[in-house]
Amino acid sequence: MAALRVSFRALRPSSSSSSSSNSLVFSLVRYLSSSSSSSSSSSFVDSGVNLQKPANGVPLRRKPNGRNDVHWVFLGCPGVGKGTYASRLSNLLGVLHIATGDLIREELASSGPLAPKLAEVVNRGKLVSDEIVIDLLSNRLQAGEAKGESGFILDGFPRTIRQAEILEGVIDIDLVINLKLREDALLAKCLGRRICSECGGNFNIACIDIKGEDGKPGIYMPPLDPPPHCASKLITRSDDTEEVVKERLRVYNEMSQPLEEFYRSRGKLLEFDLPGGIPESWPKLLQALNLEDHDQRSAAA
Ligand SMILES: Nc1ncnc2c1ncn2[C@@H]1O[C@H](COP(=O)(O)OP(=O)(O)O)[C@@H](O)[C@H]1O
Repeated sequence: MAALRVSFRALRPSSSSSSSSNSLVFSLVRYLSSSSSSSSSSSFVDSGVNLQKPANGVPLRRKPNGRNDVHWVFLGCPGVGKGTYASRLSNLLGVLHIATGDLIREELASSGPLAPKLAEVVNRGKLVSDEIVIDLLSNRLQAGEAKGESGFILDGFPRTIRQAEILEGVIDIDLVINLKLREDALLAKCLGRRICSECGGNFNIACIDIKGEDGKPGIYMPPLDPPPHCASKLITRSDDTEEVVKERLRVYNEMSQPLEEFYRSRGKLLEFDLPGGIPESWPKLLQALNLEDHDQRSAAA
C-alpha cells in the first residue's frame, strides 16, 4: 500500500504513564511467571454501540519526534478482517502491526523445535498455550525495540482473559476495536482466503452477497482479487479448511464474551459492525475512529 498521510482531528494528550515496549517485553515474561494480574485502566473510550465514536476523540499520542504512540488491540472472529484493517491502520498511523497468528505461522515455517507442537494445535483449530504466544510476542517486541519501533496494533492478541490480564498489567492499552460480522459470512470469508506464496499478499476469492430478510439488512462483500502476477501463486492456509474454521469459530465464541466484557468494563471497547467489504467499511471505520486518510480523499476527488 502506498504511504498514507493522516490528519488527527482530535488528539488527546497522554493521560497516564505507560510502560515502554522494553518494560513490556520483560514484564510480560515476569507477569507470566508470577501469573498475577492488575489493571491500570484509564478510560479513553466509551463502551460502544455500533459505530459509536470515542467520546473524547481517538486516543493517539504524538511523540516529540512526530511518531504516533498507539497501543491498540483488534478483537474479532476468524475471517472478520482483523488482519486487513489492523494492517491498513498501522500503515496509516506509522506503527507496528503485530499479528500473533503470523508470529505462530513464522515459527511453523521455520521448522524450529516448537513447530511440530504448534502444527498439531493450530491445525486442529485450538489455541496455542499462553506461554508460547507470550514468548513469541515478547521476542517480536524486543526485536522491534532494538530497531527503534514503538507503538503497535495487536491483532489476535489477547485471546484469553489470562492474556488480557497479563497485557493490561504491563501496558496501558488505549483502545480495543471489536470487529463484528454476521456469522454466515465468516465461514465463507475464511474459506475464500488466499495468500500469494511469493509476495505474501492477502486476497479473498469469496463474493458474499446475502440478501436482507425479515427486516435484517443484507450484506455485500466483493472479492479481493489478486493482481495477475499473483494469481498463479495463491495458496490456502492449512487451518482454513471447513472443519478447522468451524472449530476456530466455536473456540472464539467461547472465549470472546469474557474478553469483550474485560475491556468494556474498563471503557476501552469500541464495537464496530462491518457494513460490507473494504470500500464500504474502511471509510466508516476511519470515521468511527475520528481519523482521516488524505490519500483516500484525494483518490476519491
Ligand atoms: N493470542 C493467541 N493465543 C493462542 N493462540 C493463538 C493466538 N493468536 C493466534 N493463535 C493461534 O493461531 C491460529 C491462527 O490465528 P490467526 O491468524 O489470528 O487467525 P484467525 O483469527 O483467523 O483464527 C489460531 O487458530 C490459534 O491456533
